[in-house]
Amino acid sequence: MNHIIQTSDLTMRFRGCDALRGVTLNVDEGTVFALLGENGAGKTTLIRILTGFQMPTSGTCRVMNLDPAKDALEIRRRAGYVSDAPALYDWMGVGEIGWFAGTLYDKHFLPRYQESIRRYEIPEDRKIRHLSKGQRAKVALSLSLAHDPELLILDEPTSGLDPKVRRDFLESMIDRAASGRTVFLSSHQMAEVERVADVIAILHDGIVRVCEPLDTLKDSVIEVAVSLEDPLVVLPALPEPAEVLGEASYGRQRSMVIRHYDSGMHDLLASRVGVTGVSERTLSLEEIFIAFTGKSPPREAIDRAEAAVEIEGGVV
Ligand SMILES: Nc1ncnc2c1ncn2[C@@H]1O[C@H](COP(=O)(O)OP(=O)(O)OP(=O)(O)O)[C@@H](O)[C@H]1O
Repeated sequence: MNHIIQTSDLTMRFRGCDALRGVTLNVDEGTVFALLGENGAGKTTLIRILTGFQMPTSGTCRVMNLDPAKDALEIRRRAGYVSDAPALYDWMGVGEIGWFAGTLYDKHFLPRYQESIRRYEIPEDRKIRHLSKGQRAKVALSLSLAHDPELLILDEPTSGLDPKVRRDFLESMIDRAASGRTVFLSSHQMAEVERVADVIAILHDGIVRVCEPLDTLKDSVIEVAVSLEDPLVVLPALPEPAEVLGEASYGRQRSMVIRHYDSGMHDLLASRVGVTGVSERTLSLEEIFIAFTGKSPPREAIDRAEAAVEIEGGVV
């Protein structure tokens, strides 16, 4: 499969801040690729570099086989791009802005734009400055899609949209990917991303912590709850490739989020003297995200462990 976006060891240093610290990513054609990260993780900075608005401090990248440092205009012409705060000419009308943007593209642009605006029920004669936040987002999305781009780059595309429109829009991205186009989106909406994304990258403090197909990620990160006879029981170190992403103790319960866990590790834990039970649970994308980016274990793990302590009447 072709990589429509490739970055290699990208760094971005601002005064007093390393926004990206060696980002290497490949995005396959025909996929919905979701970039997740907390506030300040570096998502917008990466997108600005990919679209040629920002020169990286070091490293290289290619977008649709073009170099954003040299071919920024061509990339912006061919790709669709919606930023988290789309800049639109406020004094134009909704219809006018479509006509204006359409002069840069072929004859199919305007009818597609008008159809989308009609679907979103936005009056064509309304001035952009009089639109609500959600209506502005809909105009920006309509403009970015009207030339049917092979690559759509969306930075928090659904902020400002109501839940139904958000869901419909994101689900339409699945159809785009099915027709061979690529969608690269950054988002905070984990539950929505989980429904539509093929591949997930988690960016944390400017570093890609993980980049995997969603199914692989969900299979490879497990919460393991271990019941102990005594809170002081020491558990064995798990062999490679296991990676403990988070750990918490609640009385005689220990909860761990482990990447690359397997049945051999279950047996190793279960056979430890002082261990009375080992159970596993798959996690939601939101819980996996927290495991990669924070120290706290998933909330449900805490609740389950606390409930277990209460039932046992155990002393913490
Ligand atoms: N022009 C700039 N000058 C200095 N620091 C900057 C600049 N642009 C971004 N940063 C810093 O780089 C870091 C990454 O910012 P970025 O906007 O890429 O994060 P983000 O993941 O998009 O966050 P959010 O989800 O809040 O939009 C932040 O610490 C930010 O303050």
